Amino acid sequence: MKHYEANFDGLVGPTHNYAGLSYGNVASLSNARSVSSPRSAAKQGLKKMKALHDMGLVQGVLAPQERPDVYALRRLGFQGTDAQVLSTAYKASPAIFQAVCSASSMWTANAATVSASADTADGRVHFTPANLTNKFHRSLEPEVTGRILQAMFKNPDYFQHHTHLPDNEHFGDEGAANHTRFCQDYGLEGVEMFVYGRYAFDGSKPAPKKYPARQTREASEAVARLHGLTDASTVFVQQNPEVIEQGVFHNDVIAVGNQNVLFYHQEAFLNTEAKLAELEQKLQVPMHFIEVPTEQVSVAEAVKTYMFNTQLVTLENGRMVIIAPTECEESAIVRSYFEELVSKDTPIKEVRYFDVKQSMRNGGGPACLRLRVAMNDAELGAVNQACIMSDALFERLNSWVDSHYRDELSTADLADPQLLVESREALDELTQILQLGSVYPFQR
Ligand SMILES: N=C(N)NCCC[C@H](NC(=O)CCC(=O)O)C(=O)O
Repeated sequence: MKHYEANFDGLVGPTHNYAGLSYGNVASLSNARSVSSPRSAAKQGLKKMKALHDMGLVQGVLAPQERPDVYALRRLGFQGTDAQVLSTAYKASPAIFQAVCSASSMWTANAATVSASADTADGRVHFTPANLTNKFHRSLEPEVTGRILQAMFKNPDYFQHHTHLPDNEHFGDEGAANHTRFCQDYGLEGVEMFVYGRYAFDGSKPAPKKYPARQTREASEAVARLHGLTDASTVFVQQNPEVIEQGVFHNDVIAVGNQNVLFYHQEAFLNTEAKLAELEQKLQVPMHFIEVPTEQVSVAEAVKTYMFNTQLVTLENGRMVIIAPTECEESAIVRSYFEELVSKDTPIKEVRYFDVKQSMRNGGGPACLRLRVAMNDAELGAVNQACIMSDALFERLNSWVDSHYRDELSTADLADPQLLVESREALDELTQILQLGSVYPFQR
C-alpha cells in the first residue's frame, strides 16, 4: 500500500479583492483598497498547483465560495431583489458590504483540520471545517466549506466529516494553519501538533494584548477529541503572544513541518524546549528541529517574506523541497539563509520560488493556499477524481478563468450587480467541472 500527502489548493474566486479586513494581518491592512486582479490571482494559484503535480505530488483543487454573500446581507436585514440588497448594503454600510465580498476561502489552510486515518480511533480520515469566528468575513465560510469537502471526500467508509465548532470566539478555530502532523512516513501513526494563541476559559494565562489570538486551546482540544486522537498522539503548544503582536496571526506564518522535520523561528512558541521534547518522545522517531535564530532572521523579516509560510514537501526520491514565495528570493537575508540551509545535513535539499503576489498582498503565502490530506491508495481512490489536478484539468480551469474572471477589480467594482451574476455563472460551471453537485446556496 502506498501513502501520499495530497495538497488541495484553494482556487481563487472571481471576487478576489483587497479590503483590509484582517486586523492583525499586516499585509491585509497595508494593501487595503489596492486594485486586485482576480484573473492573475487565479492563474498564479493554478500554476503552483500544476508545478506540484509536475513534481510528482498528488495535487487537488478546492472550489471557492459564492461571493458576494447575499444571504448574509439578507440575514442582516437588507431586502429586495439581489441587486437591491447589494446596492442598499453598499450605500448603508460599505465595510459590511466589502466583508461579504471577500474571496478569502482561497486560503484553504483555514478550511478545516484534517487527521489522517493512521491517527484516528476509527481508522478513517477526519475533517472538521474551521469556524473562523475571529473575522466576520471568514466566519461566513464553514458551512459551504463543509459541503464542498463532503462532495470531494464522499465515501463514509473512509471519510468522517464533523460540523464546525460552536460559532463563538471561545471556540475560535482556524483549521490546519494551526495544526501540523508529524510522522516517519505518511501511512504510519503520527503525532499531531495543535498550536493555539490563548486560553478562552482562563484569563490568567498569557495572551496577546493588541492583536487577536484567533485560535483557542479549547478549540484545538475539541477538534482532537472529535477526531478520536489520543493523548499519546497529540501535542498542544502555545504560540508566543509576542509574535502574534508582530503579525503572526496563524502559526503557519512562523513554522512549517513535514514528516520528522519542523522548521520554525526561535520566537514562535512558548515553552519551546519542553514542548519539542514531548513531540519527539511521543513520535518515537528522531526529529530534525531546524530553528531559525532571531539574530539571523528577525520576526519582522519572516513576516514580510513569509519564509515559514512555505510548503515543505517530500519528493518520490525522499528529498524535501521548500515551496517559497518570490518575496523570499527578493530578500537578501532570507535567500542566503535558504542557500545555507540546503547545503546542511537535513532532509531539505532544495528551495523553489513561486510568484503568488496576488495572494501575498492579503497575507496568504504558498502554505495558506493549501490543505494537506494524508491518504493511502484506497482513500485516494475514493476521492472525487474530478478534483485531482491533471494536465487536462489545468487547461480546463485556465480557460474557465479566462472566460469568467475580470482582469481588475477595485473595491468600488464590488457593488456592480453584474459581478454577482458573473460569479454565479462561473461557479455553476465549476461545480460541473469538479463534479461537486449543488454545493452553493444559489444552486439550492
Ligand atoms: N495563514 C494562513 N493560513 N492563511 C492566510 C489567510 C489570510 C486572510 N486574509 C484576509 O482575509 C484578508 C482579506 C482582505 O483584507 O481583503 C486572513 O487574514 O484570514
